Parts: sequence; C-alpha cells; structure tokens
Amino acid sequence: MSTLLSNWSTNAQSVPANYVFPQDKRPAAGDIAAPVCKDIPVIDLSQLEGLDRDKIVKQIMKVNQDFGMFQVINHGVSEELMDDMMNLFKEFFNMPAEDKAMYYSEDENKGFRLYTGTLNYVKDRINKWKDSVKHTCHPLEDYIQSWPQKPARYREVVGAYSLELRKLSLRILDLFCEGLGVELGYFADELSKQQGLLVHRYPPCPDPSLVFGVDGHTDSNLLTLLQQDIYGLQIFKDGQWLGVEPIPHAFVIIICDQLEIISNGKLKSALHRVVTNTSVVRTSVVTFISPSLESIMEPIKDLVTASEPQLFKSFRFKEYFDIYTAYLREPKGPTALEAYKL
Ligand SMILES: O=C(O)CCC(=O)C(=O)O
Ligand SMILES: [Fe+2]
Repeated sequence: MSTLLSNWSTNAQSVPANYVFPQDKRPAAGDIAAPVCKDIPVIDLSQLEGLDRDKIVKQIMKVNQDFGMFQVINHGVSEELMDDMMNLFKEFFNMPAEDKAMYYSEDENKGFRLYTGTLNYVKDRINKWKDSVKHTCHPLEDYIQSWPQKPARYREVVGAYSLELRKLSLRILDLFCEGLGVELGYFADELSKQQGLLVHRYPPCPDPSLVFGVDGHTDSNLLTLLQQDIYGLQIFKDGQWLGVEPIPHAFVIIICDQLEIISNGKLKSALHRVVTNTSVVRTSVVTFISPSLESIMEPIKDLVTASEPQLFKSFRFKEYFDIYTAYLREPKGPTALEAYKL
C-alpha cells in the first residue's frame, strides 16, 4: 500500500533503484520529448453520415495497416462526462492513504483493484512509474457494486462512462467490418464480450530518463480507446518513437493483437509506450475491449486467399494471457504476437 506512488512520490528527490531500467532499455536521450507523429489522422465521426463515408473508412484502413492508431473527435461521448472522469480520478488519487488502502490489492485476478506498476509490484522485474485502478465493466450491473463510493459520484460517473464507451467501441468496430468487407456486427458478440477500464496516474518523476510509465508493448486485447490529458503516450513508427498528440476530448483508438490476428494482418497492432515528465501529473483513462475467454482467435476465413495466406494459428483467447503476461514481465521477441505467427 505504501508502495503507491501517489502516497510518496511528491517528496522523492531521486528515483529508487527498483524503478530504474537497465541502461540499454531506457528511453533514448531526446526521445522523452519526441515530436508528435503527424501521420496519426484525427477522424471526425460526425462526417461519417455524409458522402465521405467510404473515403473515411478507406483512410482508417490505410493508417491501421501501416501502424495501428488514429484519433476520433465528435464521437458522441459528452465532453462533460470525459471531464468528470478526469476530475473524479484526480480526486480519487489525492485522497489520504488510509482512504485508498481498502481498494489496494496485489491480486491480478480481482475485477476491481487499485495497484501500482505493471501487474504486480512484488513480481514485476522493474517497477513502472504509475499507479492504476482496474475495473471489469461489462455487463455493468455485475460489477458496479464492487466499485468505490468515495468520491461520492464514483459509481455514477464510471458507470455512465463504461456504457458510453461500449457504444463507441461497437461503432468503431463496425467501421472495421466495412473496411474488411465482413457483415456489420461481426465483432459485436463473443469477440467484444469483455470490457475493462484502467485509469493510470503517472506522477512527475525526478528523472524521466531512467524510467517508463509503461515500456514498449502492444495491447493483448481487440481494441483500446484512450483518453489522455497531457503528453506522454508515444508510438513506434518507421524506426522511431513519436508522441501521440493530446487533443482535448478526443479518443485515441489503438489496434490491438487480436484485431491484427482476426484481420489476418490487414490491421496492425500498434507498438506504444508512456514516458514521464518532471513537472505535471498525467492521467489516462483506457478502455479495453476483449473477446470472451472461450473465443477462438483466428483470421477471418474470407480474408485468407492464395495471394494472402493465413498469417496466424488459431487458438483460444484465454491461452493468450500466459504468453502475454510472461512477455510483459520479460519482453523477448518484438511482441507476444510472434508466438502465434505461422
Ligand atoms: O497511459 C497511456 O497513455 C497508455 C497506457 C497503455 O498503453 C496501456 O494501459 O496499455
Ligand atoms: Fe497499451
């Protein structure tokens, strides 16, 4: 519990040894404030109802074939709700240590928990410069009772946000259906059965060149939707790390491993990470859409042709976790996806 950065890092003069990355794994000098990537399009979802729909779907497919990330605005989630989320979690993390203590857990399997680092502060090799709150969200009525009631509007705000983000996720997944040429709703059932919400808080760090908020990874799930307040998220593109511009009230949409597999490589899982800074707290609100554990993951049959052979083996989604968790703790190859390449 005392390990939570939000309880001690304000007074830290230097980075404790268990947060320091080995020299060859640290962010390269100059990378910490890398310029933002201009190739990440900002798609105005209100334009989709108009004549440009096909053009927009093609643009989304193209960028996600290249590197797997775009941003959306006018997406239908109210700005007020997005602000409420950011404010709620600022208040949550600023609560006295004893108020947070009852939510803290090192049990990775809990549906709701407050924790620090990547998965488990004790087992992780090197700790990450962040605290997080994890929620399992779908169906909401099964989980909302296990969430905090302090700050007072916690359940109301996080509940409303989860429902809105589910709607937005399904709309975006339908755009991929159009782009891939499969029937609308293809992802709407088993393939998006699980919804998680992580709120990460990255406090200022005395020396950002020694640590990561999150080191380089792809996400294990299907689709990630991310709200961020300030700079810190970076994407690996054409051999270099570049920033993902914080645009007020936009969502960053990240293609994840399962979407790369299902689309037979037509959509690429984005390699991304988070760097820290010396002066301001960064907060991100991250929605993860995942298949049910029993779902069979494999490329859509119609996308496998003589000229585009099957790129990935088929497997049950629950098998992915052990491989992915091991990869997060001890990155070996480029990504956990390698294990399923044919
Ligand atoms: O905080 C962020 O911007 C990204 C976090 C992230 O990559 C993750 O939770 O998988
Ligand atoms: Fe991620």
